[in-house]
Amino acid sequence: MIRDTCQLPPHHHQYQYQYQYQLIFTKREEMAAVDNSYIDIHLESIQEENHSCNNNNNTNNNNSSSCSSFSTPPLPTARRVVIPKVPCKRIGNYLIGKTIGSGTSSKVKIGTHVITGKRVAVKITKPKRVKERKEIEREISILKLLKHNHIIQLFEAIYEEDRGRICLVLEYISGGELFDYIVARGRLSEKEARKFFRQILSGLIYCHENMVCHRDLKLENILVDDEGNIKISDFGYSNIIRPGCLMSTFCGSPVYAPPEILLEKKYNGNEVDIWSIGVILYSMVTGQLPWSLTDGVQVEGLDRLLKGEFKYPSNVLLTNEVKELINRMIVANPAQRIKLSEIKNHSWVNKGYDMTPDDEYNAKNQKNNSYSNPLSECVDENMPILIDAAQNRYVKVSKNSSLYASTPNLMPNLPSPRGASISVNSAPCGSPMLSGSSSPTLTTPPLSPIAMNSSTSNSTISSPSSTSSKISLFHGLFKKKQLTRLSSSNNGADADQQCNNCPSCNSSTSATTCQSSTSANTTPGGPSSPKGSSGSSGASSPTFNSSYNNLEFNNSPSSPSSSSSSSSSSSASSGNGGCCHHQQQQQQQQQQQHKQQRRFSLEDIFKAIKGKSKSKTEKLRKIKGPFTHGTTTSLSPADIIIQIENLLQSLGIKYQTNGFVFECKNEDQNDIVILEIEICRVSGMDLFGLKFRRTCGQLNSYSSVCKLVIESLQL
Ligand SMILES: Nc1ncnc2c1ncn2[C@@H]1O[C@H](COP(=O)(O)OP(=O)(O)OP(=O)(O)O)[C@@H](O)[C@H]1O
Repeated sequence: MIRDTCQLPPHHHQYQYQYQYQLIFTKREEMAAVDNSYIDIHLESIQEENHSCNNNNNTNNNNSSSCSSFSTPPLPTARRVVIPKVPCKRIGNYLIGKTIGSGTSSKVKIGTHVITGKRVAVKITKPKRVKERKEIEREISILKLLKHNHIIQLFEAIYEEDRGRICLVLEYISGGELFDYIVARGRLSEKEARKFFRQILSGLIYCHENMVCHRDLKLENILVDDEGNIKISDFGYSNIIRPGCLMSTFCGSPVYAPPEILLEKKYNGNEVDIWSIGVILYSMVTGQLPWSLTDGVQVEGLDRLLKGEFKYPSNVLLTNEVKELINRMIVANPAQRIKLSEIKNHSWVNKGYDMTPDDEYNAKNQKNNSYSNPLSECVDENMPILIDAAQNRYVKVSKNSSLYASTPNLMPNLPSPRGASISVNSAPCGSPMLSGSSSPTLTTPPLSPIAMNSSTSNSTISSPSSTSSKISLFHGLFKKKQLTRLSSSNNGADADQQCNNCPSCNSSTSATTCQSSTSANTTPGGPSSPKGSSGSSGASSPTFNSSYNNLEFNNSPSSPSSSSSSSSSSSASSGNGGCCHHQQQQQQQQQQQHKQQRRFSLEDIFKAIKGKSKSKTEKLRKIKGPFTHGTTTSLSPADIIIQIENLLQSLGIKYQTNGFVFECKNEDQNDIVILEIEICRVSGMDLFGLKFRRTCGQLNSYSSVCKLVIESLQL
């Protein structure tokens, strides 16, 4: 109405105008996110502007009544009064509102651009260690490289020097995580799963074609927008693929990570992603995960995971086609795992579609081959995110900045994607990807044309706001701690790619990239019949733990179901806005806490599975037994340690020590055994004994390893 009746304001007022529009129609709870002083200033100027607009019209048309009758209704001054006085923070040009998500290393908050009113998600991290900072640098660099409708877009990265925070300004996805989406529905129909899977595939094909692997694909990192389209997010563990180089960083989430990662082998990032999307597809169509990580020690699950064995719940009717596809993705041997090119041509993927996912995407977007940044009017799309080489810090560079023009000491993290190419040999595999001149320069393959506004689906998906009623019908079988994150102290390390020929790959630095990871400690339990078989989901499948309020996940602030409820509660609260706002904030915090409980560091997993703290293992435990002749000795613990170390090394058994505990992994053609050998004091005697404990592996393989160790030790 404003625009129809009044002369458009001069161009330089346009943003302000849009923002006014936004403000007027924004829900109060959203307004609460906006700096009050700012609102006041703008509301004043809106009125002034409308006033002047009316005057202009009056002057021009000499018809005061026509314009005034169509003029913008006077702004409800009461609105200004009821806006809760909430202190609002600002980062760069964004006013920071409520928290919409959090990860192991970050908080994600809603942001509002001060000029356009555009909503963004601001991922705030405060890296404490160089490694963490490198990880974020990598995420920034790779996200800058990727422009695809099914991949989250990075608009800006801001370094707050004084607070040591790095803030990623991302496209805001209001629909929440795919995890919540599935939980709210129990499971997805194959048709809907296919639509999502095709979108994931098209994003992933694009990544892999551009030499980027994600390495942390999981339901929480797949977001669903309000039109029911997929956005792949969280590229914190992504990396550039260098042909011929394998990676070694221990990262990802245990239930989505393939055996090669859990066994700390060198791996190919593309193959890892394929396993993970296999787990994602399984979860979409069954409503559960193929394996679970529980509080207790359920070694059977890890055993089966390592062999790529899982089962389908008997109460879920699935087509053979989808099972066949999943069975080919979740394959323990990465070399035998289906390739992305085969997946995209698979009959299940293309059922009901004329083209493969990537072809369909490209066809839809070829008309408009420029990817438009929704914030391009206020953010310079080409604005480089620079690292000051001298000081090794981020510099936010605006167009006006002198740095923008002359950057002798600054180098862009990665070149811009279009026309860019990867020069594989430009940097040794073991060198930090994002540092200095070793940044890869791109050569292949070209990026496909992309358009911003291509909605990929006609099917209507009720946004989670309309699913709140369904939540009560929740049948999801997700359980607390199923979705966990493996993050070794070296996760996402830069130097995690190694090749045989590269000298730096053979250096001790790169060889240590995964040393601290302890895959043996992840112990998923769960279904135990062979892959492809069908079994009762009741007993062995992960079941919903009623003591843990899973439903609250669905009412998380990031899901629209909550936004509708919170908006209604906020309107009800107009009388005592401040108080209700406080309650709302508390609720949101609680919801975030619940959500946060789905994420665990490796240390958490270690503690949960091993059921003991570090201090326990650092002390020599006193144990009654039973001990045999072969497992007791009068040697001192220090001498026993030396003997055990020498023996394990000579037998080729991998191990790491944790106090008086040796965590060992023995791999042969038939089986992988993970076991612990603990040195203890024999209670009531001046003797020391060895305790053996099986963590993973078949009993007979475990027994032979124990026998071998005991016989060879000759205590
Ligand atoms: N662009 C976005 N729009 C809306 N919500 C988002 C966005 N980005 C992230 N979130 C929410 O915040 C959560 C945490 O974000 P993200 O996964 O990127 O953080 P993280 O610290 O890397 O997490 P982790 O490493 O534990 O997986 C997401 O799971 C999602 O719920």
